[in-house]
Amino acid sequence: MTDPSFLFGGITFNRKKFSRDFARFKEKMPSNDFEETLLENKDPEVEVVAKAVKKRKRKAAISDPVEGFSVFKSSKTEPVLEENEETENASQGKKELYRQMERDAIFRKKHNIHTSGKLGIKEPTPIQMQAIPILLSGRECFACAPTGSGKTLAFVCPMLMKLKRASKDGVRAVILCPTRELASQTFRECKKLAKGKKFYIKLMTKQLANSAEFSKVPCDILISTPLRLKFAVTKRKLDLSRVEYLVLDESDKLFELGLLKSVDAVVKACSNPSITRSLFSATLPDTVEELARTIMHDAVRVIIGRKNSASESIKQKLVFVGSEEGKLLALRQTFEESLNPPVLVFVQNKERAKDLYKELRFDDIRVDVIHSDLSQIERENAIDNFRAGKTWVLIATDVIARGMDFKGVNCVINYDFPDSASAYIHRIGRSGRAGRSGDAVTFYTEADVRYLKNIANVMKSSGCEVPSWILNLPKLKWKKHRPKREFLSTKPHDEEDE
Ligand SMILES: Nc1ncnc2c1ncn2[C@@H]1O[C@H](COP(=O)(O)OP(=O)(O)OP(=O)(O)O)[C@@H](O)[C@H]1O
Repeated sequence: MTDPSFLFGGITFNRKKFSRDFARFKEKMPSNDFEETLLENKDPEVEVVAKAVKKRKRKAAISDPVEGFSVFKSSKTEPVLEENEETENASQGKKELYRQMERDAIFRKKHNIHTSGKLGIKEPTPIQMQAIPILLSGRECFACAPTGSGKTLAFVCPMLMKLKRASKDGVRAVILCPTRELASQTFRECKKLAKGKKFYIKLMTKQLANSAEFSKVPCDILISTPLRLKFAVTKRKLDLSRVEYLVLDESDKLFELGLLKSVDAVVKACSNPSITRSLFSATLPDTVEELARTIMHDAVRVIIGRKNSASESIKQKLVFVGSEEGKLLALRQTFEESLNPPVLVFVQNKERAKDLYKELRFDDIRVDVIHSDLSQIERENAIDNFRAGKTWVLIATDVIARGMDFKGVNCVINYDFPDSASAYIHRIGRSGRAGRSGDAVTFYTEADVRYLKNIANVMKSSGCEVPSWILNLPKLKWKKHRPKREFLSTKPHDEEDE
């Protein structure tokens, strides 16, 4: 277990020492130009989010604490009279908001108006309702909400609101994502949401990281993987000391050993004492939660639904395929009987991804593959073709298991059993997003039976039926389950060698 002081060690917030910054930061909080502009802009879905934020802020100002924390910073020093006035104003405001919403609804009905915006958002999701006002209030936050429940908007929206307008004063916000694909998707989402606001939003590409001129490029929001950003900080002397807002997306993945050192270097480089940090993921292991509790400053914990459970809109199924031999047969049979694209097929590693692709590419289906041995451009093409519907079946390693938002994936097939319960939750979470339904099928062999119970527990907690014999299996502490798997081709050997 990593020493908690290792991560975030460089930026312990000393209120006494930084009392001036703290006071300045507190002064800044009440006004919110961006929120006002969003409302003025009349972009329906952005307007709805902004209104809901206002509503939540009013509500939060008068509501009970969340999970043991109060949503807004302590108001002990404020006179009671002001609190009462605020409460009264808040309830007046709330009434007026409801009256306005009612008038809007009547007006729309009368004129037969149906509105929807470019992002298709009608109302905020639960994680957005909760996290947006918390982050706007300047509180740090660690949040766990199901896959596909709109976490991206939950951290991008308050970030844009707090930054208010573009500036050329250096990097002001950083979003860390574990993979390039996710970083590039988040970059696009940020740009979509900031449309019309001329923020300088940059994706940390290899070229940008290598550019000696980087520090001169105006950048409000920087989205990156940890390694590239660490490289820019250490080798290119990129200054992150003005960063006001730091998001660790897929935080439990970022806290894994392979990425932790780079994440720590970035977190330390973000040395602004009034920074607001937030952690988001669909899975929040107890160890990560403990770490977050000890290192974050007065953070609010937000859990939507049950911690570490799968999205309830996914129908999950376990299929026994005997041994490795049975997998290809089962897959082909599934495709013959009911191929309903788009379908994602997850395998254990890149070698198996290549082998399965070789096997399926001459079948009568449009299949493609993505893994870390492909070039950046090949990876992007694979994603774009899958998004565009040109690829029906995408074979993938866990490189795209987290965060990727492919609209309407009908089925996720775990060709190889996932190596942990959280890997399972993220993999199947590529389906059943934003309230849509989806299917998840997990093949298992004799070698996987020992770990079935962990998956079965996830299935049960999200309302799926599981055979009782699996639930009665002995409990097993699960480290990474990656057995050596032999790929069994159905093609004659001479054909394979071509
Ligand atoms: N309020 C909303 N109403 C409807 N759709 C929404 C809303 N907010 C976000 N979405 C859409 O829901 C989808 C999933 O959102 P997002 O990718 O942020 O999920 P997530 O919670 O980050 O999932 P994951 O854990 O897999 O990363 C996106 O297509 C997004 O545009």
